[in-house]
Amino acid sequence: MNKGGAQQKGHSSKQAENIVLVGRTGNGKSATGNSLIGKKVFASKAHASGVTMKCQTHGVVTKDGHKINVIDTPGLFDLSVSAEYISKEIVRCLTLAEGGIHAVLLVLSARTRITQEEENTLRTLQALFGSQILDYVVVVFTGGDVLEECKETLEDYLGRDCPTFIKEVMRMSSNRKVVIDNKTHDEGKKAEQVHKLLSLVDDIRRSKCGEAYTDDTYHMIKEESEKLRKHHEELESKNYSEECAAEMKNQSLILYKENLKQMSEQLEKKLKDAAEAQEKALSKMTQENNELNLALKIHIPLPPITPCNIL
Ligand SMILES: Nc1nc2c(ncn2[C@@H]2O[C@H](COP(=O)(O)OP(=O)(O)OP(=O)(O)O)[C@@H](O)[C@H]2O)c(=O)[nH]1
Repeated sequence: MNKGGAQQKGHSSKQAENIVLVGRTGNGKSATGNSLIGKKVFASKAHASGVTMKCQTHGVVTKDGHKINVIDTPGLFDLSVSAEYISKEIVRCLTLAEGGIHAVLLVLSARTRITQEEENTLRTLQALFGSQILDYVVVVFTGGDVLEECKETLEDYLGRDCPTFIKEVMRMSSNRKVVIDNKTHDEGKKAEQVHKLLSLVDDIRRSKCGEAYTDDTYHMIKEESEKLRKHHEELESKNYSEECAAEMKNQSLILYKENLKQMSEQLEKKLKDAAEAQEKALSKMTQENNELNLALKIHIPLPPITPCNIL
């Protein structure tokens, strides 16, 4: 897969901006999508397992004139879901993102601790789309109300509980972060939050000169869809019998689906490789921790700490 930038196409300011919500199940992706749209269009509920099972999209023109298309995703990068399912949904998500991806909202929750799953989300996002996807990331912390109740700021929360990978993401995504309270009924606060979030999306557009994120999979999907559209148009322009045209359309649809299936199989392989690499890294870390604990228990002198063995 091409790592993003090189094949990007520009997008006109009239085109809707595709904003994709990613993150662990229950972090508040759908609730954030609803805040952006300004009404409840995505199902958002407290639930042990995922509420959103398929990528869904809704478009709106916001009060300050942003034409946006919000794509809500299931816990896509949660590796407990099968790689086959995730890759199919990614292909669907890219099919929905007409013109490419203009922003990725990495949704975290300030109501809970940042977990290993969040790191998985991020690593998988990078493995699939390349590190360039971080140029399009805004980190969104839901649960602004809970922080307020505890009289805490985001900086307090992050100061207490910010794993290195989150610091790394923020650095690589130009520190675009925002807190959102999806529970508020205060209309002024709602508008201000959306405005703040979309101004970060604007920052991305400016820094990328209006170019959306696209990659090889995206372009292949577009090519296939275009081929299908042209073929159907051609059939309509010819004088085939209704039955014959329907049969031919059906054949090209089958071929289109088959080609998309191949693309999702390629993504599936990438996902599996990424999951394997993550598992290896995790088990290495666990083993090192166990060795360290054992050494401390039986008082084996540890090697002196030098800059080399820290690294
Ligand atoms: N207090 C508080 N709760 C929130 C906020 N945002 C979301 N929630 C709650 O968090 C729970 C999960 O929210 P969802 O929007 O369904 O989360 P999701 O990430 O879309 O979850 P899936 O659809 O399962 O992937 C719901 O009970 C929301 O009401 C927030 O800003 N503050």
